[in-house]
Order: sequence, then C-alpha cells, then structure tokens
Amino acid sequence: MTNQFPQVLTIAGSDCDGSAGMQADMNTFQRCGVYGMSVLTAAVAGNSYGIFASQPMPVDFINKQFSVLADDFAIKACKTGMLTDAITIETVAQNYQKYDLGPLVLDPVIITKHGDMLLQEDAYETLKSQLIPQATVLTPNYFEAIKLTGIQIESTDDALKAAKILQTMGAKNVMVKGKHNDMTQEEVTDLVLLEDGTSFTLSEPFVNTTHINGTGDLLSACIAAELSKGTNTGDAIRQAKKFVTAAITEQLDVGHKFGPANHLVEYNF
Ligand SMILES: Nc1ncnc2c1ncn2[C@@H]1O[C@H](COP(=O)(O)OP(=O)(O)O)[C@@H](O)[C@H]1O
Ligand SMILES: Cc1ncc(COP(=O)(O)OP(=O)(O)O)c(N)n1
Repeated sequence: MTNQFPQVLTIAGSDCDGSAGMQADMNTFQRCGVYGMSVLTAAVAGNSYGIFASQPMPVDFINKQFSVLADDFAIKACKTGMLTDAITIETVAQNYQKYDLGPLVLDPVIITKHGDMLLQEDAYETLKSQLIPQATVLTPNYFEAIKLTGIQIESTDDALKAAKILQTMGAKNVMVKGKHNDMTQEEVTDLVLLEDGTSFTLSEPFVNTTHINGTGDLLSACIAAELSKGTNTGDAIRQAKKFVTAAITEQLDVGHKFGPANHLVEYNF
C-alpha cells in the first residue's frame, strides 16, 4: 500500500535555531499532512536573542535545486521566505516561471518582529516588479505592508487600502497581518482581500507571550499546504490563521529570550 501526500516546496532560508525559515516550514508541512521539499536560498546564524550573520546561496546552486526537484517531483504548491537580495529574487522569479510549481504563497520576508532586516532595501523594487505579480497569495506583516505600499496603517480600512495597492501590483490575493505589539490589545486582526474583490477580517485573541518567532512562516507554509490539497484560497487562509493561533497558544519552552511558536502543536486539519 502506498501513501500519497501532496508535494509542497518551500523556497527559503535556513534559521539554525529551528524557530523560523525552512525548519519552521518543514515542521508545518508535516503537521499539515503534506510532503515537504526545500530550495535553500540563504542561511542565517540566529538564536532566541536575534540574528547575528547571514549568507545568501549562489545563484547556480539555487537554479540546480529547482531543476533537480522539477525533474523528479509533482509539486502542487510552493511558498517563499527569506530571499536576501535582488539577484536571489530574480533567480526565484525565473525558476517559478520556468517550472510548474502550482500556486505561490509569497511571504515577503523583509524584517523579523525583532527588527532584523532579512531583505536588502535595494531589492524592494525587484520584489514588486518580479515576484509580487506572480503571487497567488501575498502575506505581508504590518511593517512589510507599510514598506511595500508607502501608506500608514492605523485601521482595518487602511489595511484594506494597502491590500488593494498590493493587488494592483499583481498579487491575486492579499493577507495584511495585523499589529500585535500592544500588550493591552485583546485581539489580533488580519485583513484578507481575495481575487474576486471580496474582503474579510480574521480575529483571534492576542496571546501575551515571547514565543512567537516564525509565526509568519507557519502561516504561509500552512496556506501553501492547504492549497496543495485543493482547499480554496479563503478557507486555506482561515485554516492557517487557526493553526498559527494554536501554535502560539500552546507554548514550546525552547530558547532563553524570544522562543519559537510551537510548530509541533497537535492540530486537526
Ligand atoms: N501575540 C500574538 N497573539 C495572537 N496572534 C498573533 C500574535 N503574534 C502573531 N500573531 C498572528 O500570527 C500570524 C503571523 O503574523 P506576524 O507574526 O505578524 O507575521 P511575521 O512573522 O511575518 O511578522 C498572524 O495571523 C498574526 O495575527
Ligand atoms: C531564515 C529565516 N527566514 C525567515 C525568518 C523570519 O521568519 P518570520 O516568520 O517571517 O518572522 P518572525 O516571526 O520570526 O519575526 C527568519 N528569522 N529566518
């Protein structure tokens, strides 16, 4: 008897402490019941105190990883994470066009929640012109949405305006993740704008914890996994928000400062 799992690809950096990046993506894929693969774009030396060094992968090596995977596997969906610089973005954009990799969930990893910059500033325009137009779902956090659109976001209406601007750049569906740095807030609210023009918000209780590294990765990896199963975009996003909330609520005690969200949480999909 054989087990057939949908095959899903993360195109991302390695975070050596396992809290974020492709390690978080692979754990999420496993939790979601899909078979995960990875194209390594960069590696960072980081722990729960922050990121201390980073190294992009050579273009030829990135190209080779795409070609060997595309030759052999039937990839049903993919997601991107840390892409470092303009040349890496161009390389990923070209490979996504060249091969049939299914829907693309683009997590525009620019800045971590602790302020580490993971994308060079001179690469923002390349991200906008080459990769955002190919995104099936774009998932900027609050700061990334401001940087990419240039508008201030103070309300749900502002988040919708930002999502509309990102849609005009070519992203089909956009999820603008809400702010969660106010210890008195009761909920965290994300705004979703779908391809057909409908929009909705997703709110979950704010969890006051220091263990939320990698939440953006968990969310985007879970959306990609759900899309690979044939789940519609709106439901894939709803499911991912629930999964991330469970991963934040059931804390994993790893690291001395800002620990990881719990990628290993039991969750019934
Ligand atoms: N403390 C928190 N309590 C509840 N939800 C949170 C918290 N922190 C993040 N989230 C949720 O986790 C998901 C990922 O968002 P975010 O952490 O902003 O992304 P990123 O990792 O890209 O910065 C979003 O759905 C957001 O609402
Ligand atoms: C290699 C690598 N990739 C991505 C991140 C950041 O992950 P993300 O989930 O977008 O952000 P945080 O929740 O960790 O702020 C990383 N740290 N390393």
